[in-house]
Amino acid sequence: MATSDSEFNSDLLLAHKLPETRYTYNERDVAIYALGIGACGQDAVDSDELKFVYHRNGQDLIQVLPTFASLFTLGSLTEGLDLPGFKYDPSLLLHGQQYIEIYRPLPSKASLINKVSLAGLQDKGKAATLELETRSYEEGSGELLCMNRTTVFLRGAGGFSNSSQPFSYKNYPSNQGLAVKIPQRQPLTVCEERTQPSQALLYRLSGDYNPLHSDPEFAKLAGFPRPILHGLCTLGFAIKAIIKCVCKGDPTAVKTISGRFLTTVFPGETLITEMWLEGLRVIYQTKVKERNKTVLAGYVDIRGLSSSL
Ligand SMILES: CCCCCCCCCCCCC/C=C/C(=O)SCCNC(=O)CCNC(=O)[C@H](O)C(C)(C)COP(=O)(O)OP(=O)(O)OC[C@H]1O[C@@H](n2cnc3c(N)ncnc32)[C@H](O)[C@@H]1OP(=O)(O)O
Repeated sequence: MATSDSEFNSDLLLAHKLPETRYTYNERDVAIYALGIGACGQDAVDSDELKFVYHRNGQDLIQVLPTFASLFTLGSLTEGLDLPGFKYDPSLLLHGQQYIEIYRPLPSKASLINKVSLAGLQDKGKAATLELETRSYEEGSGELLCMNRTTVFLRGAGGFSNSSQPFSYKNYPSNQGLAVKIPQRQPLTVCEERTQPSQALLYRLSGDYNPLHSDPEFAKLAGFPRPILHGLCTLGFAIKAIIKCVCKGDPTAVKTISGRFLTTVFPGETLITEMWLEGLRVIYQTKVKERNKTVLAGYVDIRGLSSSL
């Protein structure tokens, strides 16, 4: 529901402090997440993926995929937020974009303190986009592990400001998380992976219990014929494909991840991720094979390149 002019109060909103959250995880959570984004989903002994779900070859710890960092934004946030001076209908919320910076490889178990802040709000007329930044610090050492910037697309919540000068607030550099231009040439490599009809039911066990992804009646009320896949699940599939095809299976090669969700994905659909290399940047787009629609596009910055590429 859009707020009327009198309800929207930018001073109140921008002064609002969001509470810190705590996120504790262990190897079991790491493995359940990896299964949720399709690790070993096509081949239970996949030599590139077994290490994300099992102590392969006696390895000490299960390895962590970089997109696991996106879970740190969950907790209190998925249930919606009460924001003073701004009203929206949580059932019309869609995930619009995700931007992640990883400062050091994610440990296989940790307890984190998340500092959350409002990073942006734009009045798009029919909708509003709201951005939340989460900085995750390891409890104890206090070391900053990663930063997530989540953009939510709030259908029906726009039109709260003067249409000749729509409200626009952003507190981060404009070159971060920019929309990508997909090269016209053939991709360097392509990865195809089928999601399971139960994919969202498995993925939700990592902590995003929004009924939009599991409840047929709720999905209908939100405007969809059936439950849709979590955006972060699709992102996980795409980045896992990049790690496999470009980073030679090394999850620690990933430095920065950016992705915009362009269309919804339904569990059971096949994802085709196309990748192009520009310096140390991998530009990618993911399509749903059955509908030939691009559902996700973005880039990944990597720390280095294997000599065989
Ligand atoms: C206050 C909330 C707090 C909660 C915070 C929680 C954070 C923690 C976790 C987050 C998890 C949230 C819950 C998860 C939900 C999901 O996973 S939903 C599934 C994944 N998402 C999707 O499936 C969305 C797919 N995309 C679409 O369906 C469409 O792109 C769209 C979002 C509906 C927009 O399409 P459309 O209405 O046609 O927009 P346009 O007319 O093209 O553009 C209008 C302006 O909006 C900008 N824009 C468009 N798309 C996006 C986008 N994806 N992200 C950000 N911004 C977008 C676009 O640039 C236009 O802007 P201007 O150019 O300035 O006009």
